[in-house]
Amino acid sequence: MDKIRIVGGNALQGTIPISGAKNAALPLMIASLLSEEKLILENVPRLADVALLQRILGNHGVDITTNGKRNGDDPDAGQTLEIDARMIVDTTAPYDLVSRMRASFWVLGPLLARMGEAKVSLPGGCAIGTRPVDFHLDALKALGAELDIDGGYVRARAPKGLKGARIVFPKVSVGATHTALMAATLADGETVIENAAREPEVTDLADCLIKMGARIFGAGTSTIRVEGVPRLTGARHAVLPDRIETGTYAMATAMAGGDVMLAGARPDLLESALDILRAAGAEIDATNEGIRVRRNGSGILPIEVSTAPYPGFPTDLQAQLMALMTKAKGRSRITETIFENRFMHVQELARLGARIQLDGDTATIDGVERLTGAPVMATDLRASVSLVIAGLAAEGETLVQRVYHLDRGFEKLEAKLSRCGAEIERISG
Ligand SMILES: CC(=O)N[C@H]1[C@@H](OP(=O)(O)OP(=O)(O)OC[C@H]2O[C@@H](n3ccc(=O)[nH]c3=O)[C@H](O)[C@@H]2O)O[C@H](CO)[C@@H](O)[C@@H]1O
Ligand SMILES: C=C(OP(=O)(O)O)C(=O)O
Repeated sequence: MDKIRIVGGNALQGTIPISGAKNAALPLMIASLLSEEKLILENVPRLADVALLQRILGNHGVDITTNGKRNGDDPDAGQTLEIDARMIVDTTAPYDLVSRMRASFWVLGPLLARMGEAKVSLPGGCAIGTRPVDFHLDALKALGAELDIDGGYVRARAPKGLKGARIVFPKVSVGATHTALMAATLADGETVIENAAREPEVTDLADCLIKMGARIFGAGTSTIRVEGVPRLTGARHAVLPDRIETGTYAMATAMAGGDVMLAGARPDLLESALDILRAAGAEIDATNEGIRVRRNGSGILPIEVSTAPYPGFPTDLQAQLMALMTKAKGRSRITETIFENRFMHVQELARLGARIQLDGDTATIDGVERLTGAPVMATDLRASVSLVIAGLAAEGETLVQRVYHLDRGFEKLEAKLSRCGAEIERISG
C-alpha cells in the first residue's frame, strides 16, 4: 500500500490549482441517469471516487467517455466526461461497489424516478458516524415510492411514477436533499423540500438539472420547489471548484507559513472557513485569479468554532483546522455537530506531539511549540489530509499510511504541495 512521506519545515510559496469539487461531481454524474440524452460534465476531478462511480454507472448501462488532453491544454484542467444514459440495462447497484462510497447510494432516486424501480445496496463511505439513510427513504416514500429493505438492499418501486409532495427534513442532509431533488424533477406535480441543504454542491446540481430542463426554484435556500416535468434533456455543465480542497490548502499554508495563490478558488463558497483562518492569523485576499493566503512571521492564533451545515463552518474542514490549531499560541475549542464519530484524527495527531482532549462532541486543543514527525495512519479522507497538514510543520519525517483514503478526494496532492516547496513524496508499494 502506498505511503506519503513528508519532511516538515518548509514554507509554501507558489500556486495551487483548485480542482472541481468531488462532492458536486458525484451527484452531477448521477443526475445523468435522469435523461436519455447526453450530459457533458467539464472540470471533473481525477479521483478514485469519480472512477468508482464511473464503474457503478457503467453497471447500469451508462456509457462514459473521457476526453483526453490535447497538446497545449492546461495540464491542471479537469477532465470532461460525456455521459450517455440512453440505455439503462440494470437498475441494481450492487453491494461490492456501493459499500465503498457513500454517494453511490444516491443513484436510487434517479433510477426510481426514470425507470420506476431500483435495487440499491445500503451505502458505505467514510467511517465518521452511523450515517443512516432514513431521510432519503422517507423522502422517496413521500413521493409515492413503495420501499422495503431486504438482504442489505433497498428495493424501491413506483410503477405509476412518482408524485410531487411536501418533504420536510428533520435535520439538514446534503445527500437526502440530492435524492429528493433528483427524484422530484421527474415526479408528477409540485414538490416542496423544506429544511433543504443549502450547500453549494446542491445549488450546482440544481443549476445542471435546470439546464437539463428541470423546473427548480430556491436551490441554495432552505425551501426548494420543484415542478415535475415528463423528461429531461442533455446539457453541458462545468463542476464548481472544490471548496473543501480550497480550505485544506489554505490551512496547509497557514500551518507551514508562506504565500500561496489558490488558483480558480471561489471565496464566496467558503466564507465561514476564510473568516476562521483570518481569526487564526492568516492573511486572505480574494483576487481575480483565486484566493491568496499568506502567513509570514506571525504565529497561529487559537480559535473556537462549531461545525454547522452551510453556510456554517464545514465538517469536512474540521480535521484540517484541528491540525492547524495544534500549533496555535493557546487553547482552541472545536465542536463537531454533524457527525458523532469524526475525531479519528485526534489520536494520530497526538503521535506527532499534539495535545488534544476530547469531551463528547468537543475537542480542546492546547497548542504546542513543536510537532515531531512520526508514522501515522490515515483513517478517513479529511482525517488523512489533516495528518499531511500537521506533517508539513512537524520536525523530521512523517509517514502517512493508508493513503487510498486521500486518493478518494485530493487530486495530485503531493504534486500540488511539492510544487510550492513542500518536501513530500509518495512511496509506492
Ligand atoms: C459525498 C458527499 O457529498 N459527502 C458529504 C455529505 O455527506 P452526506 O450527504 O452523507 O451527509 P448528510 O448531510 O446527509 O449528513 C448530515 C447528518 O444527517 C444525518 N443523516 C443523514 C441522512 C439520513 O438519511 N439520516 C441522517 O440521520 C447524518 O448521519 C449526519 O449526522 O455531506 C456531509 C455534511 O456536509 C459531508 O461531510 C460529506 O462530505
Ligand atoms: C465524508 C466525505 O465523503 P463521503 O460522504 O463520501 O464519505 C467527505 O467528502 O469528506
